[in-house]
Amino acid sequence: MSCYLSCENIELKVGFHTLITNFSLILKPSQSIAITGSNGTGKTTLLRVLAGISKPHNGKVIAMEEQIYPNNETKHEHLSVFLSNIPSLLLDHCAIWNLEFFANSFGLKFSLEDYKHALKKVGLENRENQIARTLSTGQKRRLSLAGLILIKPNIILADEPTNGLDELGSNLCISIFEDLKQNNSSSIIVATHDKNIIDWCQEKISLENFIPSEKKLKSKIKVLL
Ligand SMILES: Nc1ncnc2c1ncn2[C@@H]1O[C@H](COP(=O)(O)OP(=O)(O)OP(=O)(O)O)[C@@H](O)[C@H]1O
Repeated sequence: MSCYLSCENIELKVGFHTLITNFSLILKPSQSIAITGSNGTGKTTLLRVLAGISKPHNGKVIAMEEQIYPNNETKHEHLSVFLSNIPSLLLDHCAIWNLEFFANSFGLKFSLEDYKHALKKVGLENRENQIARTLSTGQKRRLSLAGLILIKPNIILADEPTNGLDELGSNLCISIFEDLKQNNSSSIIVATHDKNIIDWCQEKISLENFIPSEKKLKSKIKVLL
């Protein structure tokens, strides 16, 4: 498959307010793309559209050759993971239970040793039975990264994946992405402000370039006033 994910002429609106227009991209196997832009430009909104969670105002989204918008007919048989900017965990359950639940939601099962191995890789060894609520912010983030090690998704849509991580954690996140890219042909789109991860991405796309020109003009006028 030469293309994992593509979108054409995406227009994003919040109410009557247009965030971006005419946004298109093609994500090939083993490719990494950083989506950048200042606060509120629409990075999270765009990732949610590419993940098939939200609908764009206009445009077309195709993932693994299945059109997911418009006329969503996808069976979601491919492995696509959306890492939200706040790790989505079942907070009243332990680390290993969270991984098991995550794997099951993709129809996958692993051995106890596999779960332990993934936790060790993210520095959470001996925390298998710790309740997710009691993990620190960075440890919660590491737990969601352990899920990627197990699932090995085709497409990873990561919203600020290094938020809350220390320098070692940020490097760990990049090395997990790199490993999946090299050994599983995974493709990654990251919405981020983290220079480290932006530098690692092969391609950088700034959403500032897709803000409608009349909106840019208005914000310039506001600054002048
Ligand atoms: N459900 C919603 N209701 C109202 N406004 C919304 C909603 N979702 C997003 N927005 C608005 O849409 C704009 C884009 O939000 P989004 O979270 O996509 O920005 P972002 O580029 O990811 O920002 P940041 O860098 O701060 O994470 C913001 O102005 C936000 O307030």
